[in-house]
Amino acid sequence: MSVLGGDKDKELRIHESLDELGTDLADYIAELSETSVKERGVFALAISGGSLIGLMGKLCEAPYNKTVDWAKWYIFWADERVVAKNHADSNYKLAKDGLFSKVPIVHSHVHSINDSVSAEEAANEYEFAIRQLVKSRVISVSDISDCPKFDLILLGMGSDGHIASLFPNHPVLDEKNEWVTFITDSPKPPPERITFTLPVINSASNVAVVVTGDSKADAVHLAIDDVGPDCPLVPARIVQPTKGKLVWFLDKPAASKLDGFQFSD
Ligand SMILES: O=C(O)[C@H](O)[C@@H](O)[C@H](O)[C@H](O)COP(=O)(O)O
Repeated sequence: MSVLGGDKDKELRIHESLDELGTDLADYIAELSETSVKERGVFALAISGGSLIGLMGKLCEAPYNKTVDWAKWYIFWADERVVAKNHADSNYKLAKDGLFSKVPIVHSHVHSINDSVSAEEAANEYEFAIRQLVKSRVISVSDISDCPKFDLILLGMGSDGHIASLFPNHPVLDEKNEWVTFITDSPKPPPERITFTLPVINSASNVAVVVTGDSKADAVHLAIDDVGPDCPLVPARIVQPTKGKLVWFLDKPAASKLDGFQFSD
């Protein structure tokens, strides 16, 4: 692994292979879980969908399947497609089938959306559920606003630079008041989704963006490099935790258009 251009608020971890990335990602999540359980007694994690879930797969294997304190985990979705939970497009189903059915997570700690109401109602209900858990401090609270402070938010990124269901030039990028909002016009199907807003993402203690493949290289460049105002503003660029720490997990193809990146072999 090489670390390129990291600073105190942002670290870039660039991996030789998906296997190496998967091991580093599992280590990173397991360490944050341990710290959070030590400090707060629980670990509040929000995840997205997409290739991220497969890349987290090593968590279900030794040693993590035995060493992680799964009973202390609380799971949330940073974004979810508004479809039935057993639908192939459901981010909940993807994570349940790929991860959470394989480790001893407490069923009542898994906070999925209500899939039998509209996108708007699902977003409102999800925000309400999060508010209750902030009150009881299962989810911590930001020191500088009333926003929830998730211990970790794990995001993927699309080749257009979207993160969660925050797509380029979409008005929800400017949402400042809601914690969870909805869209009905997602450019990536399915169209109806709920999503955390940027204030919630940027209030987390830790945010990791996990991106692989050369189809993402341009968006990685636009999100991370010093590109100037004439370049399109990709949503991933606005992921800047106010007090928390940001880590980018990249493979070499995804990192290949970063300024200063050179293949070392
Ligand atoms: O519901 C979704 O569509 C995902 O949550 C989305 O935000 C995803 O993380 C990115 O689109 C990257 O997906 P890939 O890693 O599969 O390209």
